[in-house]
Amino acid sequence: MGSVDPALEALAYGGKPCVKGGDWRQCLSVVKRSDRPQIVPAPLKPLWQHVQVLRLTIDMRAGGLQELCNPNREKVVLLTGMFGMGKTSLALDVCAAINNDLEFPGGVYTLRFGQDFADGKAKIAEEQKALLAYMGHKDKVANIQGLGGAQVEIASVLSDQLRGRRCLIHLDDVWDPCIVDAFRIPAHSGKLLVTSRSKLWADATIVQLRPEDVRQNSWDREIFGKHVARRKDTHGCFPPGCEDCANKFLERCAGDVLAIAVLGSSLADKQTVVEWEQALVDFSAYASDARTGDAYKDTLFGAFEGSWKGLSADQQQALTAAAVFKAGEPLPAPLVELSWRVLRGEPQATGLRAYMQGVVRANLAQEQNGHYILHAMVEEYFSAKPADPTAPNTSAAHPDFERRARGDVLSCTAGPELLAAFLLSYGSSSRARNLPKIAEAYLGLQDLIAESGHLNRGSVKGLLGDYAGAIADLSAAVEKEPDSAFDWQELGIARSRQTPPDMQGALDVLNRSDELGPNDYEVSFPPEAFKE
Ligand SMILES: Nc1ncnc2c1ncn2[C@@H]1O[C@H](COP(=O)(O)OP(=O)(O)OP(=O)(O)O)[C@@H](O)[C@H]1O
Repeated sequence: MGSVDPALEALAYGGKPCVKGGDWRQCLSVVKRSDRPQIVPAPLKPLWQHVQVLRLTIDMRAGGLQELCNPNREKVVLLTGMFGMGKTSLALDVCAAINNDLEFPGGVYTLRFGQDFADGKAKIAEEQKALLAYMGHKDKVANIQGLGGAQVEIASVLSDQLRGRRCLIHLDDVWDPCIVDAFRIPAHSGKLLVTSRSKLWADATIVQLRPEDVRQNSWDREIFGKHVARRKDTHGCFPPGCEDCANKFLERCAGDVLAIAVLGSSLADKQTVVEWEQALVDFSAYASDARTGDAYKDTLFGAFEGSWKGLSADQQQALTAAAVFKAGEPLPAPLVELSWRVLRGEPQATGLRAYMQGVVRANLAQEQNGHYILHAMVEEYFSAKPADPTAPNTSAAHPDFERRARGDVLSCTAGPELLAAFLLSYGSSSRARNLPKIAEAYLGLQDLIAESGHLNRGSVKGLLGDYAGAIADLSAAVEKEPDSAFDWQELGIARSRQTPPDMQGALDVLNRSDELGPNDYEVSFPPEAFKE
């Protein structure tokens, strides 16, 4: 090629595109007891800069994250998300895939941390020693005596060994930022991949694993199928006739991978539709009983409690105020604010936003357009907990949650305001999707107005931003589904009403209210509302 065009002589393969397939390591010679820098031969290195790696077999889940781990990008990649979203599993998949190519000739290493280690510095030194050993420096580790006084020495040996070395270090399940600092060595030319529930590292490339990603990409179905099929040898993934139930399970798990895994495993020995349907009814009990690991902290509820313990008392109260309502769906901020004031017993209390930001940073909730979305399993946790006296440390954290939160907030005389805020927000944002809630909230509002007299019809009308739109939506819904009723139990609202209302009733109420003349649109918020 070079003889045809001298200008191309200096280019690799004479400038011709060259596609190579297979495992590149098969063309390297075996060098016993050596690591990557010695195995990868010098002649290959200059060529490598011209090579573009195309991956055809990689799991789609891992693709985006692997791209971010490219050595040319920022030093720290933080993979974060709510508890049990599958962060660790995804990071391990990415590490396995990266291990197969040349981008990190210095190696790929995973070090596991966790929430509960007694002495952070000693644990860090222990893991630094382990890393040195993995990198083939057992001799250097052996010379460092003990851990106590040797922490500085270990850090300096590690710093020397990482100098100029291009390796990927995966720090798994990190709760304390000082761990990342201990491994962020400027001379190291590789990268840190950190998995953590918290978003505390401002200078990292942050990848947020969200329930919507899991659902949109159908990983939920794949993971559920894997766990259900584990102990089954017939009929493919699900027992015959259980397909509908499987869809309902996935709906309830709302993209939470840990929930999918624990519930899937608990269904693995259930063969009939009746058993599956019963499990759906007992969902909370299954979620609390099912185990993925040996320790309680590895269970769905244990994982939640881990995050819960990391919150301050005020942040816990903010989360409790939000957990009064249905989790997994957008909750308007004013609604959470009012609920929080009732729980605190202070009509004028402010500052919820700051506490909720802590909850969001701890990844127990997401914030979107003035709404909070709680982890879908928070509700299951709160519903199952009061009935589960055997689980550790929960009665202290949530004394009598049902009465304290749901009961007080939803049936206190501030109920009209709460429901009005709810209605107002749903009425103007995602109205169509939440029609039953609009109608239900409206009717609840009417009942509470009748009971307490604190909110008149005129003020309700004032609170209803897009009032005409709400009527139009309800009309359309009544036409489409005249018999639909609302599941009051599921909404968890304490009520005296014996029969559930219907859509037509909701429409009638809305239409009657429209005939009223202008009135006092101010909302009263009487101090009695906060009395027990
Ligand atoms: N791709 C997968 N296939 C099968 N099971 C999976 C997959 N991803 C996750 N799981 C299951 O879900 C559980 C939770 O996943 P993982 O530990 O990766 O989540 P996490 O987000 O790191 O959780 P935490 O915040 O509690 O550390 C795992 O124990 C595993 O059983």
